[in-house]
Amino acid sequence: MKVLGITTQQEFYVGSKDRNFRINEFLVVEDKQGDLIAEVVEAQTFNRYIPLNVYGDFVDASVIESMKALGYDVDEETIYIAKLRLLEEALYPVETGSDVRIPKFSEIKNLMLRTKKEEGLVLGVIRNTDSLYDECEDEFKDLLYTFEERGLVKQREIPFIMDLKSMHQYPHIGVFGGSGSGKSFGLRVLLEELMQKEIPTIVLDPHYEMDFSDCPDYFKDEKRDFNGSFKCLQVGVHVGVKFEDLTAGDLKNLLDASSPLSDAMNNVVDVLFKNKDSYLSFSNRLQALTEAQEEGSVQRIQQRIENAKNNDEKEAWEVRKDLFIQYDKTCPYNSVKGILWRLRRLYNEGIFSKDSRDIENYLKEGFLVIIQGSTRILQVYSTYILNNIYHKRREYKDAQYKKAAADYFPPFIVVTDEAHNFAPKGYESPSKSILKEISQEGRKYGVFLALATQRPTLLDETITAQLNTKLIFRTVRASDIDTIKEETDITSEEAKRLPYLRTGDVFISSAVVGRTIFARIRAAYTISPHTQNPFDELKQKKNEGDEKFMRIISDKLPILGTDLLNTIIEIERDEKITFTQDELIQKLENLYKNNLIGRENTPFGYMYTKL
Ligand SMILES: Nc1ncnc2c1ncn2[C@@H]1O[C@H](COP(=O)(O)OP(=O)(O)OP(=O)(O)O)[C@@H](O)[C@H]1O
Repeated sequence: MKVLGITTQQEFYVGSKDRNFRINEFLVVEDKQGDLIAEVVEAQTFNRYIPLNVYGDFVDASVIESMKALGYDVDEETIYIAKLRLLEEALYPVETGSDVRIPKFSEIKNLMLRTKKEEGLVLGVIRNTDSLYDECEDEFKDLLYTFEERGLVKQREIPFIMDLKSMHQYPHIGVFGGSGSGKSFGLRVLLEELMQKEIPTIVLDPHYEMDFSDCPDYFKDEKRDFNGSFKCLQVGVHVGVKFEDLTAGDLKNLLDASSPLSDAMNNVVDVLFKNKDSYLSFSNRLQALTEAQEEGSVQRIQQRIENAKNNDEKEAWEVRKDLFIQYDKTCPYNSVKGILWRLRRLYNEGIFSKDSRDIENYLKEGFLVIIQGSTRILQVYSTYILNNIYHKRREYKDAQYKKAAADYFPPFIVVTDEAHNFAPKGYESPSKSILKEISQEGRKYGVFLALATQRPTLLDETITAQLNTKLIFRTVRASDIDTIKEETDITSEEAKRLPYLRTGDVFISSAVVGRTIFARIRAAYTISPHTQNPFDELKQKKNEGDEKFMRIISDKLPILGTDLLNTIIEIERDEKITFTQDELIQKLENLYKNNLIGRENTPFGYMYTKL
């Protein structure tokens, strides 16, 4: 392999007669300046049956000239050509004609493996490093499997181990990729690694897919048990908000996340919400004020007091009168109604029926805590819970700094898929303010983000800019590719490859490494609960239905199509299931179509029989 053509301090071409090049592989140039490490960014093959000028824009004339000068027979031989980029800029342009060789593992170890497996997250393998695998130290071998078209494959490339400790310096991870690109799978692998390291993590899971109980078929023999490391908690069922603990600020956030608040509504909460209010005391106060406002004046309320049928009613109207006098001027009727409507909506969603103690306790134990609920509920709840736990961690760290006493709260990672729903670009949302705060200041307190989205273009740009490590899966949409190009250090050659990446292959652009690594995510040890193909599911359900019906009618066969009434009565008596005649015929026809029963033509119509 030799350097060809006109070279620069960063880029040059290399040719070979017998070795094909692979994108992203590392090579060493034995230059006069010393050995220089470079990465293949483009690879091409020429052979004499293909006219060279087809590739005119790839290899310029100087390359072809120097190939000839170096003894390559351009017209007769197959020639492999690669464009290489140096990992570190050289002092002088690389010498044309220099020899190029495959590196030894020791030469590039520091570029690829910056951390021990015990201290990092083993996310996958660095692609095209199989030639180095044999030389690699044992501690980096046999750590994982990848899942390829032909099934599970043992590791035979260098592992990609994400340095966890470097998050302190380069916090926050972004995971981008279109539908079906392997983004959720990648997130799952990341979470499995965090569980193994017992890093407290809170996951917002709007798809109910982050469950780690099931093992995929390909790992039945090497099952890893994550039970005891994660907890799924549904908002309104297992966790919620203890109303009595809310401050006016918390409550405004919650109500605003439920449906945006006007300035007047914010004011209503400030004026009417009292410290230690319960849901009932607060909502009763709002209700009483609106009822008073519906009367419209103190005189009319006074009339109500005088006409009251009993003492209770009288007292209730007296309370309303006091509220009216105190608050009518500052709290417009429509705004009070608006707050009441939002409050009841949250109540009906069950948010106030539980508290958030479990989340805090599990995080303190180093669990992965998965908060499940619809996107809307999670938008509301995450605002509350993230504010709450982030500030607990902050208070602890600040107190430590001031040498004051404070309850311990551990560092933690916040993970969410569909992050653009929680931190949208272009408009404010309550969950966005807390995510923005964490993205900008979380590092100081040991609170980190891992945000995944199909649409990086729709994610708040201040937050995107803070994501120091980005995992970029297949992306087809041009606007998203543009955003990725702006926000990462991927090269234009890599950007061009984005729409064609295989599912599970990923560019990892990391501020720690200072360049982009091409990797494949390892096979996950667990499987999402939604992985069954919907068409298999339909078939399975149908089979189950057919089997059940077969059991019901098998001892009633033969059945005459014109005399179904007796069969229906019998089924009703034995099974407590009622069919109409049409339903029964339909079901029998189905069984006949699927060759489970026979059908004979008789003078009295069809007769369904055993096979
Ligand atoms: N690294 C991988 N190795 C093997 N198979 C993978 C890998 N990543 C993903 N897959 C397979 O590809 C399919 C799609 O992946 P995944 O669900 O992660 O896509 P996605 O990008 O999250 O899409 P969406 O955003 O629509 O959820 C999955 O069924 C998964 O089994």
